[in-house]
Amino acid sequence: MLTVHDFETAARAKLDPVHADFIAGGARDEITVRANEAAFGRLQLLPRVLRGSAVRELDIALLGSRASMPILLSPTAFHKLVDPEGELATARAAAAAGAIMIVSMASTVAVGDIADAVRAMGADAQLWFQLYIQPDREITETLIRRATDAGCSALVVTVDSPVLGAGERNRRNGFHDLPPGLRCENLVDLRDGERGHVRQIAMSPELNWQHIDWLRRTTSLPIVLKGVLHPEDARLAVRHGVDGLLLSNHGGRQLDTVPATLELLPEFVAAVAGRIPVILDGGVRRGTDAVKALALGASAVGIGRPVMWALAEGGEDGVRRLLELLRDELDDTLALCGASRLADLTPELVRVPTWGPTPGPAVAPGADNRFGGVIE
Ligand SMILES: Cc1cc2nc3c(=O)[nH]c(=O)nc-3n(C[C@H](O)[C@H](O)[C@H](O)COP(=O)(O)O)c2cc1C
Ligand SMILES: O=C(O)C(=O)c1ccccc1
Repeated sequence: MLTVHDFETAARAKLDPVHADFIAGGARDEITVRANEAAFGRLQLLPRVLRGSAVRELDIALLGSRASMPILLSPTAFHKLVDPEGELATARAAAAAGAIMIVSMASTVAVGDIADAVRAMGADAQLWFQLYIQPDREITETLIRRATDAGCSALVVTVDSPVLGAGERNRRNGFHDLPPGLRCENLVDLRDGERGHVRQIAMSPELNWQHIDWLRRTTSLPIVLKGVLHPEDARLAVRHGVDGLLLSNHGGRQLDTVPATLELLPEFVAAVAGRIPVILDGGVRRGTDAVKALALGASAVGIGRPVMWALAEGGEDGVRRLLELLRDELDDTLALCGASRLADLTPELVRVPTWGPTPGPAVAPGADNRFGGVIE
């Protein structure tokens, strides 16, 4: 396993193709799924030389959590679908690597049990909890209590899912439920006798900023909004007292044909103007990808599918190796860019190609370059 891509190939060889489709798939034509990765490929790195150091500092402090690297595990549902230990394995691997894991509300191990497993290793759990706000306040409060009691140190509220994503692969495959024996453990007994069925999660098209105001009053945990794309919404989030933003298009699984998150990053970061941290996910597969996002102002990046592939390939050990690999690639990229610390990653290190055989978008000298920087 030399690359993230190797994990995917190995996982696909092991997995039920229906489950592999669930992981890989996106909404509708999957245009955004492809756009996320492609955007990283189009952006170029322009390194500095002769200003390096023997060791690089990769650790970060983010919303009161500390992590050994600026790559966190974005929330993904259903880990037991690909490994019998499920989220216990993922969380142990994340803790061993010192990485922040965002536990999905639709996890197949209860968030309290995940936290216990990490503590049993003697590790300090760096767990955040992903939440879909439910129409019933008491249900939402119970979920928040479960996460808080488990020791989670932030709430990541997914706001890009007013309706369920249209995963046409899942429809074609008839994949709608977890197999017998698996359940969404955080949902068990939310109301008396509820059995942890994924369909208990209400996607709520009626949500508005007042719900965020309510949440702000309800919890003292840092609140991160996940799935904000429009810079105007980023400004609103700051005004509503949100502590962080996860710039995400849900890995292309919600609204198809939205831009790659990387393309949105410069304008988004400008709108936030340093008031709260911006995290980006979608298509991060290489250390160079992480460096590009960090250079354009992200405080950290998240990975979704790679975690599922690594878990499927090798369980806890697979996720450990994945995180080591990405950490090594990140460190190597910093060295090659002449950066000793993450703060050295600045927009001058990245370029969009401005010439070539393909007539790309015309960018006139002095014009606003989509990726930040002004073309001189
Ligand atoms: C299999 C799978 C399950 C996911 N489950 C959730 C979830 O439960 N909650 C959520 O907010 N996002 C979920 N996501 C979206 C991820 O958090 C993340 O935004 C996305 O996967 C990032 O893109 P990447 O897969 O290209 O790294 C899921 C994504 C995948 C692939
Ligand atoms: O598949 C997803 O992207 C996702 O967000 C999800 C949420 C709840 C249950 C299963 C999947």
